[in-house]
Amino acid sequence: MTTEHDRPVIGVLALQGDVREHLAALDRAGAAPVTVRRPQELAAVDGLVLPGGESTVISKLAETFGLLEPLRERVRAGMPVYGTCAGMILLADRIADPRSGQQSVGGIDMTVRRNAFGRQNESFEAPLKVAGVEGGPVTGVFIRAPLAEKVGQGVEVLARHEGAVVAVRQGDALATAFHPELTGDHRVHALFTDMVRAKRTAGAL
Ligand SMILES: NC(=O)CC[C@H](N)C(=O)O
Repeated sequence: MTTEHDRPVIGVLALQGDVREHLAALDRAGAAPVTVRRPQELAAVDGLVLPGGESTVISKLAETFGLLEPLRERVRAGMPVYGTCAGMILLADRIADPRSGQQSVGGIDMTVRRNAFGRQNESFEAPLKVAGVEGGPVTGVFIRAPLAEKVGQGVEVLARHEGAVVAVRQGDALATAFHPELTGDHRVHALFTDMVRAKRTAGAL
């Protein structure tokens, strides 16, 4: 799907979490953002953001809304996808400490550990050098954030915090343990929007 001014249509999975902030950041980054709650809406986007929130709740709701399998299928088929925090957990092929019955979408060959940096009241910010993002460090906002404990060979590490892997990319899947949508800095969303644009152009050739 294409809109005027080459704005790729990027969905934000809107079941739970900080959806509004992602819509705003995507708009500033040059995408045409839309909310996704139904399989038909998922089918119509060029790329998708999985927001932060609570991964166990999001995956349960995705199942209830009949979205979990379609999501897996589109990610497997190469739809660009970006997960922040809980969204990063959803994109992990393996979860070190899942809640019983917790499901993931998968897509990135990594093992994540949930709540790896402590509780809500231990939330913090840290400047991060993110590969592919020009113009100085990104402020990483960490809220009960996961980390990638193990990453496969095909996974590119984009950022670390004190040695811990907190941003990764594998093919068309991007994940950050932190929340760029909360900072007013849309450079990571611009990186993702470029990935979506590149994919769409490649598909059109
Ligand atoms: N800010 C967040 O997205 C927190 C993620 C949460 N700890 C989880 O396990 O899903």
